[in-house]
Amino acid sequence: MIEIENLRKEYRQRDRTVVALDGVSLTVRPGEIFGVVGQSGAGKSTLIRCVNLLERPTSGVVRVNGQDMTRLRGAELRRARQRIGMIFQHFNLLSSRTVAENVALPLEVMGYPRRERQRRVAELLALVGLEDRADAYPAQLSGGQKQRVGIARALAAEPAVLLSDEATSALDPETTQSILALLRDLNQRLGLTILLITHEMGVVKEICHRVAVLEAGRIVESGTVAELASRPGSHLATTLFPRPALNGNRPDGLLATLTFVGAAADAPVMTTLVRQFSVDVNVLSGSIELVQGERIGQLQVALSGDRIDEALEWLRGQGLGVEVH
Ligand SMILES: Nc1ncnc2c1ncn2[C@@H]1O[C@H](COP(=O)(O)OP(=O)(O)OP(=O)(O)O)[C@@H](O)[C@H]1O
Repeated sequence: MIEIENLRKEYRQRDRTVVALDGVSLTVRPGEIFGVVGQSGAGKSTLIRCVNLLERPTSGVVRVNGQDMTRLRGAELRRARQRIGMIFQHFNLLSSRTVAENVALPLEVMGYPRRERQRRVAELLALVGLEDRADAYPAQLSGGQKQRVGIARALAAEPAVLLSDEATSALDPETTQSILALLRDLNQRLGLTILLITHEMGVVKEICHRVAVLEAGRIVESGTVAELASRPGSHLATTLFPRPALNGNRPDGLLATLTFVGAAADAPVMTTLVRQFSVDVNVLSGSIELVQGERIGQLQVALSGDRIDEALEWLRGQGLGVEVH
């Protein structure tokens, strides 16, 4: 569990102050995968680095499993950090150490006896599917394998939470899928709580239970992917589910995007629209996607008739997202 309250981070430079985080509050629930997205410079790295105090917040509170990280210093902070795993875009492996030795590093720092270390490293390498590469050096591994080593190392001390800093940004799409599948599996099997930052929308769709959008140091939207998909005016929704272009042909009638989530996707709403409200429906485009087991459908339609307002109200009442353009 990660609780962030009113977090502010200023970087003081000689002649100016940069406000990287400006009152950020969010909670990552136990066992949840929470994504933070935002453009370059939005403050994502600063946010994640404030959770394990790699950056000290200017003000605000960061609690990890109930412990206020901002109050800790020295040995106490080091101990608390051991309960927080972190993985990085460029893996941050030591090139002079083998895979097994890289994974063993946090255990050495924590003073685990040799035998215990070996047992735990073998367990971790099996967990990430690298049992047969224990003696390889990082230079002999693919990007995906390097990230698996990074994940094994991050989990060495059995952390309660994992921070992921653009962990798939340097990987090709297929490898990205396999790393995301591994993270999802670890989340489910170990109940691992994950806070990840990314600029890749595919990552959000693939594994995040909830997501927040960071813009100039502030959270401007947050919710589940399904909630955001059907929220009119959501910028994230239009990025996650791009509306097809109409190629300059604006059809007659009222142009609207209808979003169906889960059970709403099964209801015969179009038929009702025509029969009950005498509304003509011209379907311009449509798509349906499976996002984390839930169907999210979108229809772009042009509606005409005298009772459109009533029909739109009825659609909203059926749980559809209705965005009029
Ligand atoms: N050490 C630093 N000193 C001064 N300013 C900094 C420092 N680190 C970050 N910043 C500034 O803080 C703001 C947020 O940066 P941050 O790296 O957190 O954003 P980001 O969303 O992670 O971007 P990117 O994806 O490009 O890394 C930016 O304006 C950046 O220039």
